[in-house]
Amino acid sequence: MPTPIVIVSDALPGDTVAPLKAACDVRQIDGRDRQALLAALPEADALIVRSGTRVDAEVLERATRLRVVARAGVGLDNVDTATARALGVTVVNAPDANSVSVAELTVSLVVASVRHLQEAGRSLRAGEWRRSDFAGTELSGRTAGIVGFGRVGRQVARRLAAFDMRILVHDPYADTLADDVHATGLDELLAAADVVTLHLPRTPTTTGLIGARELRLMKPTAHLVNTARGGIVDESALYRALCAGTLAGAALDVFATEPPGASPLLDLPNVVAVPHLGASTAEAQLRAGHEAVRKVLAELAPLLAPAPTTV
Ligand SMILES: NC(=O)C1=CN([C@@H]2O[C@H](COP(=O)(O)OP(=O)(O)OC[C@H]3O[C@@H](n4cnc5c(N)ncnc54)[C@H](O)[C@@H]3O)[C@@H](O)[C@H]2O)C=CC1
Ligand SMILES: O=C(O)CCC(=O)C(=O)O
Repeated sequence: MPTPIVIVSDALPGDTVAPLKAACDVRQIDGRDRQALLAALPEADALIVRSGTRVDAEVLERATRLRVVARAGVGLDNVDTATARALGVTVVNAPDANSVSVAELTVSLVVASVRHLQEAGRSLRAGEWRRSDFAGTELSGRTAGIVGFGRVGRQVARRLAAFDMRILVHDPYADTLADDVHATGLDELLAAADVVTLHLPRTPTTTGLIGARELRLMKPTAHLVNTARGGIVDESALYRALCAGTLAGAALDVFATEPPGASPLLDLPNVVAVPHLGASTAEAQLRAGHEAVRKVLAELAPLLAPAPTTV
């Protein structure tokens, strides 16, 4: 039986790939290098990605032997799941692997935004001492609006509640809510919240969900945090709102295009920006890598030689 070939096209912790290497021919490539990706795929039985590899119809059609695409993480917006389904390719992810890490980063970004931490740090490093310019606001007693109350949203709610914030939630599909959160419509949430934080997937329906109209509903003193996906927020409208002072600040982990290049948002002092670090903790990466590898090995089981038995 030929050894199955697994392409790993984004970085995974070495330990997590070890069981795969014991059973398969593992080939590591850079999924952002389109030509390398397309060249590697015709032989592949499995493909493991994070967010750096775009698994679109061209990729899937090129991979004629492919049985499974594994996303070592949550968001499947970089995988054309409809084409995969049509071609009989299984798509798996690691839905619980990084929720806590994303929630912890989200809370860090909330605090960084309301206390101007990134700009204050930049100013200090430039030799300045502008303490009065960086006076912030407390979170205690204020209102957080959580859009998307799934795995990450729920973890964020618990943590912001510990800051004594009132928690509003908008999620049309959530069947259960925690006792101390209040469900509301999106417009009402945007109008009432001092901090709005996004925790929903990017889909054709949610792309542009937070546009110029929605930003106008927010208080001029409010902050918007996005650790979900770029594109859910209209970046041009966000830039205009931040420049006009109709929104106090934004904290962004994700961008419509990644890397965002020379996005004008990065030049604004009232924007905290980090390079898609939500899941970038040792713990989350290990959990996601192990889960992706376990699921790939399960899908490839019919192709794997039985392990030798010991007597
Ligand atoms: N920054 C990062 O590194 C990471 C970002 N993410 C992003 O965070 C998103 C959320 O992750 P999870 O909480 O694990 O997903 P989840 O699937 O557990 O929860 C998503 C929630 O969004 C809700 N939702 C869907 N459409 C909505 C809409 N129009 N309005 C309000 N709510 C809506 C769903 O009902 C669901 O409850 C992922 O889809 C992914 O894009 C996830 C992990 C890491
Ligand atoms: O794995 C990554 O590169 C980022 C994590 C992420 O965005 C996700 O799991 O949806």
